[in-house]
Amino acid sequence: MSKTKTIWVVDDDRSIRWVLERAISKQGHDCSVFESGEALLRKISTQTPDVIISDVRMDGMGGLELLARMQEEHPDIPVIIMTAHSDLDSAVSSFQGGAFEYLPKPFDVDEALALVERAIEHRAKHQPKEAVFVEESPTEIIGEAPAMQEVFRAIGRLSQSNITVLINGESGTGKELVAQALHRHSPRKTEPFIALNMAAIPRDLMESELFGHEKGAFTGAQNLRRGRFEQADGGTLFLDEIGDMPAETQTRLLRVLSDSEFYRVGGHLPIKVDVRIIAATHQNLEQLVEDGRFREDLFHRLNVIRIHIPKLSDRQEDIPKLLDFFLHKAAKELGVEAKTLRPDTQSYLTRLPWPGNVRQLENICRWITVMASGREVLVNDLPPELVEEVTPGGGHENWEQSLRNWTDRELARGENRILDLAIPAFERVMIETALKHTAGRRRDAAELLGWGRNTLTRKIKELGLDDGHDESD
Ligand SMILES: Nc1ncnc2c1ncn2[C@@H]1O[C@H](COP(=O)(O)OP(=O)(O)OP(=O)(O)O)[C@@H](O)[C@H]1O
Repeated sequence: MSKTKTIWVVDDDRSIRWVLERAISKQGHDCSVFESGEALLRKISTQTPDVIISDVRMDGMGGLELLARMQEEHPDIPVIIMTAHSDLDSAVSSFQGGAFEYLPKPFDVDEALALVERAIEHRAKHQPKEAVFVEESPTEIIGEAPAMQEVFRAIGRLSQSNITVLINGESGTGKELVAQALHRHSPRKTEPFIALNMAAIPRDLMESELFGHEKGAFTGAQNLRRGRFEQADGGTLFLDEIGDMPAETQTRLLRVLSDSEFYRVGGHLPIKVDVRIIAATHQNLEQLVEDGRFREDLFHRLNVIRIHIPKLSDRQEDIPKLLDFFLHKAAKELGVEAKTLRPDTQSYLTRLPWPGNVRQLENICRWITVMASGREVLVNDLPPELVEEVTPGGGHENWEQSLRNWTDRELARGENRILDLAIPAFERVMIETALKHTAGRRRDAAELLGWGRNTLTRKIKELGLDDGHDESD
């Protein structure tokens, strides 16, 4: 561990001050705590710490204001800003204000200590950052899951740059939302953000869509048309499903990226543009490159910074918040009172696989808002496809999982003594299937099942499976 350093903690919450002071002192550092930014500033006139940790929201001077003061007066002291989870705006503002890192609350003490150590190391080779403040209306991206916090961090780190970004994630995970946030927190935020989905444009119209065309360039081109590149000039062009871009368009795109100029379809004058590209795909671009379906040079050009958005089922902890958010949104849109989920309904929904990710969840919330009869939503009120999704008919399903889901549903419906239902059903399935395999011969079926012949006969009677035929008798 490094030599003793002086760490200052500012938070108006006594328990946070206590926890951090204890942990930091235990780590061998000298820790002082302050109830307010003002108190810290009074002390700093006589003494300087090595690292400051400050809460973002406090009575009086807030963490960002303190950060700005520190940037002005002591830009070499790393400041860690503690924010509420999901507060993208504060996260981004702290980076823009020159914070060393931000620490979403509630945090793990070890995580906080690791950050402190990193800040100490950083200080040794510190170069001050510029303090820039941008007033922003918050982009509502819900995400408390660690992987989403990583996404927020990336947005914050990239907020002062024009760098090309490649976003990876399944359909409906929020790629466009993240692209918008990148734009909104960039120096280009007052310029246009143009989104275009490669998969949605017919191949033969793609070039003209992107680059525009001159009047008369082809049949039907009655007027000059400015393409998306021109429309996005000065701003950001979001190219969704980039993996679906045809080869010839890839070549043209590559040229624009290297020369910052292009020709309209049928045009002879080069057009200069300044466009930041954010590309997204649900496909594995490396694989497409390997298969010869995506240009390798274009791939490298786009793949400068990569942001991965996890699929929804990999961030289950965010599902309750998303459900609540979209139920309120749908209610507002439809002018009705928001539905609430019964706890078991919420936990049922949380465990679904959500192949359509956040978009599917949003649609389901709309469905529920319109279709569920009561104010409180029960599992039975959910759309049938959600139930089917969990127990897909036929195929090689995981029957234990199906059984789990069945049990969940029965219990959610308020059933009890469910083994009385489940065990006979289980035995019936086993017996009927074994009999099918032996063409109805009970002796052989008993063997397959591992029962004695008499046991099988008794079970068949009890379960009412007896059809009077047994070829082995
Ligand atoms: N974390 C989130 N918080 C709030 N809303 C979200 C979140 N993620 C996605 N959404 C919403 O879900 C919907 C789908 O998101 P988006 O269009 O960004 O997904 P996508 O990954 O670009 O999908 P596709 O690849 O199919 O175009 C949008 O309405 C978006 O606002």
